[in-house]
Parts: sequence; C-alpha cells; structure tokens
Amino acid sequence: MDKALIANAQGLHGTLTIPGDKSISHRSIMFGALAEGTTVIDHFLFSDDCKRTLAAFQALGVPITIEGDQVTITGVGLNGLKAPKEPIDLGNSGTSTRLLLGLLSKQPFPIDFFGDASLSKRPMQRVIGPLRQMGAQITATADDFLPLTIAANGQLNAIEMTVPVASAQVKSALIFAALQADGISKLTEIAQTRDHTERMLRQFGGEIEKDGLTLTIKPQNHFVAQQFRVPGDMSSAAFFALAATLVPNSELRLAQVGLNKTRTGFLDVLSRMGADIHVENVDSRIDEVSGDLVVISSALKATTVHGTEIANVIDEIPLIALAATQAEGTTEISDAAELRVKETDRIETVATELRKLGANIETKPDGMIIHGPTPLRAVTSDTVDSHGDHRIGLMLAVAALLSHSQLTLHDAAAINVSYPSFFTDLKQVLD
Ligand SMILES: O=C(O)C1=C[C@@H](OP(=O)(O)O)[C@@H](O)[C@H](O)C1
Ligand SMILES: C=C(OP(=O)(O)O)C(=O)O
Repeated sequence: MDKALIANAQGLHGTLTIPGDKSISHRSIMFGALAEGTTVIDHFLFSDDCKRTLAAFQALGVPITIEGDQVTITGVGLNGLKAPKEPIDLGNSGTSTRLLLGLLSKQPFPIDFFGDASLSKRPMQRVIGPLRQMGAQITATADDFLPLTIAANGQLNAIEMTVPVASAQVKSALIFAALQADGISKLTEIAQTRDHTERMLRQFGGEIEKDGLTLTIKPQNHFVAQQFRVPGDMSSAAFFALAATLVPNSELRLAQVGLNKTRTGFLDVLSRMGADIHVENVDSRIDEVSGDLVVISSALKATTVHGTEIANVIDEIPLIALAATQAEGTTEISDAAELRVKETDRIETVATELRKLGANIETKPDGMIIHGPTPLRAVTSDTVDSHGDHRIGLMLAVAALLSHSQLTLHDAAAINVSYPSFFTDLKQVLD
C-alpha cells in the first residue's frame, strides 16, 4: 500500500494519548497466561506484533477476551498450556519469538514456530544456544532461523552466564526458562537493557534479585493475576516528540507515556541536542512510572550516541538520525551494530531513505555519521520506502512533515506492527 504523506507542516498542537507500550503489552499476555486467576489489562496495544503474542496464547489454550482496548486473560499456569493444533505464526515479531522460545522450552508437547520473510532472517542462535545449554531441544533452519521446532522436554538445568548481546529479548527468554529450571540461575548483562520482564515478574508475585547487572532467578511457578493499565509507548511517543521539536510553532502534550529509566534515553539525547521537552503529571504509584511529555519546537545541535546508551535508544536510532539531519554539526552514532539485525538493516535503510531527501549520511559497520543541517525535500525520488519496517515508515512520515515537496510512502501498512493509529493521531494534532 502506498500512502501520500503530509508535507510542509505548520505546527503540532493539542494533547495526544500515546498507544500502549509494545514491550509491556507482550509481557502482560505472557504473565497473565502463567498466573492463577483473571488478569485484566487496560490500554493494551492492539498492533500486529502484540496480536501475534495474544493469538499464540489462544492457540496454547489460554482463554483471552477483548473489549475495546481491554484484554482479559484467564491464567492457566505453566503446567496448564495445551498443545497447539497448528504451527504458530509469529508474523514480524522478534519479541514474541524470542520470549516464547524461553517460556515454552519445557512443555510436554512439541511446538512449531514460523514468521514472515523479515523475521525468518533474524538471528535466533542468541536465544537457542543458551536454551540448549539449559537442556531445551530446539531445531531451527541452519541452527539459527525460523521456522523452528521446540521439542517436548521435561528438564531444564539452571544456568550461570553473561548474556553476550545487550538484548532484553535474550535476557527475558532466559528469565522465563530460569523460572522452570532445576536450580538457581544467574544472568549478567553487558549493558542495562529494558527491564519490563523483571518488573512484571515481581508485580505478578514472583521473585528476582538484581545486583548491578546480575540477576538471580530461582525456580518458581506461582504467579498471581493482576489488573493494570499499560503506559504509553515511549518508542511511539518519540515520533511525535521529534515532530513537535522540528516543526516550527509547535507545542504538544503527549499524555501518560511510560518513563521507565531503561526506555527514556531518547529524551536525554534530544535534550542534549537542545530540544525543549519537559515531564509533567508523573504517576509513580505503579512500578512502571508514566507521565506527560510537553514538547515545544526548538533548534537542535549535533551530539554523539554510543556505548551503554545504545541499548536504551535502540528502537529510536532511526529518529535520532533524522534529528541529526536537522541539527547544526556532525552527529556520530557508534556501537549500534544490533541495528543491522532488526526488521531491516536499519543502518542501511535509514541512510538509503534519508539520502533520497538530501541528507548527508555516512554509514559505518556499527552506526552512522550525519552532517547537518540539510533541508529535506525530494532530491533523488519523491517515493520513500518503509522496506516493510514499521520504525522506518514512521520515521519517514515525520521526515515528510519538514519537506516542501509532496512524498509518497511505499509499504505504509508496515506501521501497523507497532503504531496502527499513527496517521489518525497525526491528523488530530496538525494545525
Ligand atoms: O524486549 C523487548 O520488548 C524489545 C527489545 C529490543 O530488542 P532486542 O532485545 O533484540 O535488542 C527492542 O528492539 C524491541 O523492539 C523490543
Ligand atoms: C525491533 C523491534 O521489534 P521486534 O524485535 O519485537 O520485532 C522494534 O519494534 O523496533
């Protein structure tokens, strides 16, 4: 599907309630299924990826009902899942695949997974390798890719390891497996990644100890159903925070956005660049803190993004690159080779698409060097391409707002993976 993008925006005003967090929505279904009792989740993100997790648990025999943006899950516990009748389709969702690998690695029946063309190219060895060390029986194409089969398995051994990639998905998969292991497991991260699994595990009555970057997990199989509201997704709010920063004469409020410190790196980077963003109405009654972001347009200057900050901004790097094209000076992003194994190689897709609009971007194996500012307009093409990657499509829709030429987005439907209501939300706040 091709979509005409909105160009030459004059200002963004008003208040937007940002859709629910994708990472938390996935995990809410998982813990809800494992708990005893009825879990009620409000402001669940009904995006393509989260719907894959929801459908996977329905296929595993978990009763789940939907009313508006509320999901009700009747928990069955780890021992109450049923053999799925068919292979499970995980679509485009890396989070569903990797977390489910750990969660389902000790079931008394085999389970087959497959996914779309993009997901079938994403590395799974990072999860399959450690799970095999624990005793899981997993067979995958070329040992690393979907489609794969988790064989029936009655035993998982505890593990002590340093997780070799800074990845919340790998960490979370191993936490789910460790809950079912025969002893105490210790996982050490090389950098702090998003900690929603750890927080939700505690919220559902489980135990996990954290000492610096090391987590200690004992076997446990008793979780208590919960009721909560999923905070707005910082990674979705980021599109509007940048749009309001870059489009002159804007003042926008993004309501009830998740402010978990492992997710707010984008606000730090933009603030360093000179953005005017402040936080109001913080709600810290629950473990996943949320608040409003108030964003006023401002000029940006270049920055450097590297090292342990990368994990915190991993999904926002396409937007940081866009910000850098509008900033005074040279921005360098390093230590971000993980971008090459996302839905697309995001170093290449960001550079290819923004260059069409006149951006001056050099790519490196682990990042990008961006020389700004450059006006954005159709230079080599007036059609930009999501390449089937939601974050690229959404970033390009923000870039288009600054362009004086009319642009078309190829494969605009990709945005449904994380932000189906984006274009409706955008219309609501444009002058
Ligand atoms: O755990 C999660 O919910 C996620 C972790 C990140 O992936 P990695 O763990 O592969 O870095 C992120 O890119 C993804 O959008 C969601
Ligand atoms: C990388 C992403 O998601 P996933 O790994 O779940 O496909 C993303 O949402 O940008």
